[in-house]
Amino acid sequence: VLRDRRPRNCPPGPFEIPFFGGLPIIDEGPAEDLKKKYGDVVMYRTGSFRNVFLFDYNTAKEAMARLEFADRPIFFSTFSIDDKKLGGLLGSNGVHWQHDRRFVLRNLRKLGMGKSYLEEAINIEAKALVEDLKKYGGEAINYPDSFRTVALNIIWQMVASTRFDLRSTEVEAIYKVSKEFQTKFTPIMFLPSFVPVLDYLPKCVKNYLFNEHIVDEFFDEMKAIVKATIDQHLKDYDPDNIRDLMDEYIKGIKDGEGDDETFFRKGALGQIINDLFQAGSDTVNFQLKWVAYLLARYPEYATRMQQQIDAVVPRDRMVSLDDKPGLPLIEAFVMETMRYSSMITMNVQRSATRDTTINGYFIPKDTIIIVSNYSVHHDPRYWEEPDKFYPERFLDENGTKFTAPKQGFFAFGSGRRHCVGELLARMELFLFTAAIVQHFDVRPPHGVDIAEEGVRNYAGLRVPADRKLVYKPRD
Ligand code: HEM
Repeated sequence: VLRDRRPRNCPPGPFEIPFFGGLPIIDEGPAEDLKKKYGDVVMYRTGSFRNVFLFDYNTAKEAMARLEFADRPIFFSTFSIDDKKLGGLLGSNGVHWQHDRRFVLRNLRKLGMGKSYLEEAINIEAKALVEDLKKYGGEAINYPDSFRTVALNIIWQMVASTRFDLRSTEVEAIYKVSKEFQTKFTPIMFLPSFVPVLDYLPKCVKNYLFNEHIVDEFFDEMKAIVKATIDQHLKDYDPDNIRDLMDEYIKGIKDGEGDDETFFRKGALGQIINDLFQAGSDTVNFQLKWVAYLLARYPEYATRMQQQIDAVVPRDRMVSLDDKPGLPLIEAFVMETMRYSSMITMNVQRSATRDTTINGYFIPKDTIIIVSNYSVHHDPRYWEEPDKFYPERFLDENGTKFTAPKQGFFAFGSGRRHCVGELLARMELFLFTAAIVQHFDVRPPHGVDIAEEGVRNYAGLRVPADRKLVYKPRD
């Protein structure tokens, strides 16, 4: 117990229960309580790990840019589907991470991320989404599965040249386990990662106490889906016809055959695909749920966006990225949705690779660093009336031009591990939001009050709870 006590000059925080600490914090509520009580930099123990929460934008921005905070915590590798547990982006570290991140960024750009030619693929999905929503004929429906499938289709076309029908049963099967994992998720599930001694408990006890079988099923299913996709691609591979990111990687594997030092491995490819699937589809899907909810809750913004669209885009044409200068409120609405919802409640964890300091406090090696994105986005030092949904905060003083915030926005993280899909996500959210607004009036069912948000936390993601809304075609 003496050897395990908190070192001197660490950030303030609650009393530590030796070896066990408290439950992992994934909700904004307990995090905000820590901030109120202890300030902008707080130490909080979970199992054998010490976490440091950062609540202030400038402190977080400065820390996330530092090399010693570029790693993910060591236990991320337990969830890797790479046989060597080294490759991929989201949870890997060091030279393997650098190699795979560079590879993915290079290829996402090559495949059109941030460029107008990807817009065509996004608009095909946007049109399909409009047709799908029209099929409901204005009846009240829960957030539709097509939000999820259009997001999946974009990333899956770049990765594997595959597009699914919006009502395909294949997609349903892919998401079945993922959905179960999200709905049954509790912070207790990850306790064995924080308290390694718990890992020695018999499997049946761990299943009973921590629902570990659900985590196992989720990873087994993902592994099977990813393996089947790679095997098919290996079978169809033609070096004279490189179709997508997976083919590019397979080319790397073939070129590196016989080279023991190569980073191109089938296991690493599996983890890259898994990461892009996880990071690139549900994020956009959940953000679209927020868009639909906030359109229904604040119809006055929907009306103003429709007026802007109708002024610059003929009704029979989809909105394009070139229309952006004439549609500042749409971009502002999307950004404000991201800030207000703070869908990724806490930034993906980082780990200190050496003893260091933050704001003069001692941070021991292996401390987990967590930026509370929600707190940064609701901090009155950076945002006026932060709890108010107010897209105008992203417009200039005349209300005619979108202005990116200089400080206080953290939705895509920051620094060396900044989201690789930001440009893609912003293209998708702009075009999908514009398509919904151009074609539908999204409203609550008659007489239903939707002011109560009813947010659910799915494995650290703030998502509006299921709710019926009407998507009434405008024409
Ligand atoms: C609304 C949509 C999205 C949000 C809010 C979001 C947010 C984030 C955040 C907060 C991080 C952690 C950054 C950090 O550690 O500082 C991250 C990482 C990442 N994101 Fe996104 N993301 C979104 C969409 C996407 C998309 C579409 C892709 C697909 C290309 C993607 C791929 C990734 C990857 C691979 C990482 C890990 C990067 C690394 O560790 O090097 N994300 N994202």
